[in-house]
Amino acid sequence: MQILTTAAGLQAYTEQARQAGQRVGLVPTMGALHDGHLQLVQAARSECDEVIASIFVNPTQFNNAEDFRLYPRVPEADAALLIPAGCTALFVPSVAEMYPQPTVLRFDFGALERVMEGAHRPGHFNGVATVVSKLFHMARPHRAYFGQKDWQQVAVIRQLVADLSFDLEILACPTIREADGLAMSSRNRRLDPASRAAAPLLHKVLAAAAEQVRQGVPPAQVRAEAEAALTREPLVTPEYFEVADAQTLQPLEAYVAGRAVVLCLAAHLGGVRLIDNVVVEA
Ligand SMILES: Nc1ncnc2c1ncn2[C@@H]1O[C@H](COP(=O)(O)OP(=O)(O)OP(=O)(O)O)[C@@H](O)[C@H]1O
Ligand SMILES: CC(C)(CO)[C@@H](O)C(=O)[O-]
Ligand code: BAL
Repeated sequence: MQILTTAAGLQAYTEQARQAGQRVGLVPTMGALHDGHLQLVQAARSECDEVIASIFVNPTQFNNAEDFRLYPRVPEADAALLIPAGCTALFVPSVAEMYPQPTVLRFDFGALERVMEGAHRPGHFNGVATVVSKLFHMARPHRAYFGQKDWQQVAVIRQLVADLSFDLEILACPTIREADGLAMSSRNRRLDPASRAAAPLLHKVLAAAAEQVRQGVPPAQVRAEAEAALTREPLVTPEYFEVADAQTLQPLEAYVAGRAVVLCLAAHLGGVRLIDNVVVEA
């Protein structure tokens, strides 16, 4: 696995691959890798000749300095996981390499980012769109792989690709969970034992709410009962629980026949903020 640290190095590497007629897959991450990330690498491996993973804890998408400071960073362990997963190159730039000067880019994703993560993490999607655009320009992949755990992020990135005419395909892979239902997340490493023990409640509440949606329980009641169930657990502080249209991400007051519903939540456990979602097909 080739280690690349500069934009020019990444550009040259993928340009050569393209010239040789190879298909390039890109898996952008912030590191502290787990099976959710490795699934993305494996999907890329099965569909592309070159699999480029990037690890960059992107400062511009953090709205909370402490969250950025405490974000897990384990570069050696990450590299050791990527090699057997079939990753051919790893891009690990410095902040100075990605941002040689302070960025002035401003994206506005309209209604897509006025809800949930966009509403609760001001500037977050601006930072995501900035760094993902830069990675797409540098790597010029044929395909880029993202996780459905960040459902809203995938929607924002699809909009970005359409608006800026990036010539690539976005692939969204399902959420990989621990045996007890907790969605794998790099931030899970920061959970203390008591919070880790309480954390499966997030998926349990989502699964119960999904069942209610299937039975036609009105969105307002689903929201209220889910928030109450989360609040009853003293170690969990819910930030939001939303019943939304899976495509537009707008909160629903009633279900629309033929349109999938996404249930999304964010919650704090012992100082760690986690998100999760489930999709209920119409
Ligand atoms: N459990 C998972 N299943 C599938 N994809 C995942 C999972 N966790 C993360 N991903 C995807 O991996 C990519 C990189 O995510 P990232 O590096 O932020 O990891 P993370 O585990 O989501 O960390 P955190 O949520 O703590 O920031 C994203 O596209 C994300 O959606
Ligand atoms: C897409 C991403 C790598 C951009 O920094 C990040 O938001 C993430 O890990 O989901
Ligand atoms: N997986 C989303 C990256 C973040 O929390 O900033």
